[in-house]
Amino acid sequence: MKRDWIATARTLSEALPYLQRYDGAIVVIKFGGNAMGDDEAMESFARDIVLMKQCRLQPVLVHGGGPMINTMLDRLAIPTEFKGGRRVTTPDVMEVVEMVLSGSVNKRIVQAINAQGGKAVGLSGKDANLMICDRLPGPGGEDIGLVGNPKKINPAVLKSFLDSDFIPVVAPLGVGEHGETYNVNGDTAAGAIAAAMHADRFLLLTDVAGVKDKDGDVITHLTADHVRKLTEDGTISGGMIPKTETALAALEGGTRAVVILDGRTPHACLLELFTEHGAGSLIRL
Ligand SMILES: Nc1ncnc2c1ncn2[C@@H]1O[C@H](COP(=O)(O)OP(=O)(O)O)[C@@H](O)[C@H]1O
Ligand SMILES: CC(=O)N[C@@H](CCC(=O)OP(=O)(O)O)C(=O)O
Repeated sequence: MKRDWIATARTLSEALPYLQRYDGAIVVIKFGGNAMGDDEAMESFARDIVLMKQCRLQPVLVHGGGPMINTMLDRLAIPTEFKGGRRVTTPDVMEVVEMVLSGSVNKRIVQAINAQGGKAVGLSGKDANLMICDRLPGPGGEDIGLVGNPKKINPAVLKSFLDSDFIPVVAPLGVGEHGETYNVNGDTAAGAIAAAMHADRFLLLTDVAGVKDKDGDVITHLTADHVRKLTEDGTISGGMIPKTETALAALEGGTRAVVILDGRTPHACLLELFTEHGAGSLIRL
């Protein structure tokens, strides 16, 4: 099956003449820690983002950085654990999470984009009250600390950056009603932003080629009902469950389509957006 919006070409070079058609399309991209790779991969990713911007698409990046947080916690000998896919976030852990996400990870991405001629601006969900959160309990209702559940997104700051030709790069931190800082799962944060922005596409970059069927083949097109069935019968499991749940929530919130794809594939985003065959699993309601 073919992609149906900007999918007019069989190859990337064939697609170039068509690019200007997609003037203004908002593409929210979740760039996870496992998808980031080495400096060369980061440079290639940054070049693709700048190209998208030059083609008048409007990329909004929301990044993760779980592995980088783990490394820093390890260096500081602070123990860490996950419950239901969320990091139990004590005040000590929160300090490190903010330092790593808003500091080194965010600035590495901003720097990589700017080195390719883009105008990236780094911010977190705390800036301009972008992501207001309340506290997310653990899977059994237990306390898992300062983990945020986005309850209100104020996308005005992102829109003003897009209007001024900047590329926003968002670290997944949130702010509580009383000014407290929350640690938000990167997928969750990106999904909430994609919904609030009514994104044309929400690309979830991960470390598998897409949602796979029982035989291990990537399913290129999925509906929300199909996703629910695959989850019920156990085909979708583990880390893919929160990812597809995030995808469905983003669709229900107003995103046009979500794609789960392998961020380590060179030019993954461009292949998905600008070729007929796409590059992962496209999910619609
Ligand atoms: N049906 C499925 N299709 C693809 N991956 C699946 C499926 N079910 C479970 N998974 C697992 O989900 C993982 C992706 O989730 P996760 O590791 O949390 O990604 P990330 O670190 O990018 O957030 C895959 O590496 C794979 O092991
Ligand atoms: C609450 C929670 O778990 N937050 C995540 C935030 C980073 C993240 O989501 O990073 P990846 O996308 O690279 O996994 C964490 O502390 O690891």
